Amino acid sequence: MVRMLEVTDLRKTFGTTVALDGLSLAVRPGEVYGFVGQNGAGKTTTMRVVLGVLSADSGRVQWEGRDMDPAARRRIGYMPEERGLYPKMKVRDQLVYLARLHGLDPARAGANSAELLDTLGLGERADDRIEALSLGNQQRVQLAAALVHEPDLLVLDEPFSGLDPVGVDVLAGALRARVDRGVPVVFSSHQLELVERICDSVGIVKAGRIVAQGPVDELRTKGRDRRVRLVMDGPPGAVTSLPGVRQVEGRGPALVLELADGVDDQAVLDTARAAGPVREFTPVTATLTELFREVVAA
Ligand SMILES: Nc1ncnc2c1ncn2[C@@H]1O[C@H](COP(=O)(O)OP(=O)(O)OP(=O)(O)O)[C@@H](O)[C@H]1O
Repeated sequence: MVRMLEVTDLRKTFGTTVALDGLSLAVRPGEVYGFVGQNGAGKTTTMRVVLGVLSADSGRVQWEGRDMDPAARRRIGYMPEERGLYPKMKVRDQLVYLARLHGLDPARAGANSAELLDTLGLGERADDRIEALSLGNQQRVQLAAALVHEPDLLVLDEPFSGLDPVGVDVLAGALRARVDRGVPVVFSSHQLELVERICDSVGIVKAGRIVAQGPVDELRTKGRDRRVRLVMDGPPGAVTSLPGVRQVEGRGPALVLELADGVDDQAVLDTARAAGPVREFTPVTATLTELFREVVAA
């Protein structure tokens, strides 16, 4: 059975607001999928539909090739946008309680809670009430709550918001450990550098539909594979005068060139080297932030 989450053609309206307008995505085993989009684009609504806390007007949510049912949903580790811990409860008790609620026996619930508190740097706070923790530490407990029952799938709504850089690394490490065991992870975020760093795939959502999706590296190079950055000591005219080569950016020794179809980049490099030493010759890729601006503004 392939542990894969597939969401197909989801539609959801709230009154006259179209929240989801034919949204489809797939999250594969061993994959961290970053779900990004402007405020109100439809990320939380999608996650709520996956979790079954909200029903879509139409569309499908499938897990392991079958329609998601209540039993499958119990196997999801969910971190909702509205954080849902009991403020007066002690950290460890809260985790054990949630693990028990998902059917774990007391010993396993206790062991999982202890291990997670340790991994997430909360060992010392186990007997504190949740309300006594800082916001970032409450966030860590939230994540522990999503993980404590050994879920098969993780769906996390902005799990990184409010975390300091160390917290980000701790959380990223905890997610990667699950992913390496084959658990698919989907999370939403507005922190694009972070998404770019830790995700295998991203989906950019705009007005309720996915406008760009795929492996991060592929998206970053898409449509740009004919651009190279060249830093040369020789006169730039040696290459910019070549047929099919156009300078699109840069001045002085650092240039960005666009190569027409059929132009061999290695021949361009040879020409540059014939004119003098070449310090850099690399394909130009976009950052996720640049790509985001492009597709969201389009
Ligand atoms: N319960 C609701 N009632 C009415 N409108 C809603 C409801 N939930 C969401 N919406 C609307 O649906 C759209 C999508 O909202 P959603 O919360 O899914 O966006 P989001 O991508 O998660 O945004 P953010 O990044 O701000 O969290 C928005 O226009 C929002 O106002």
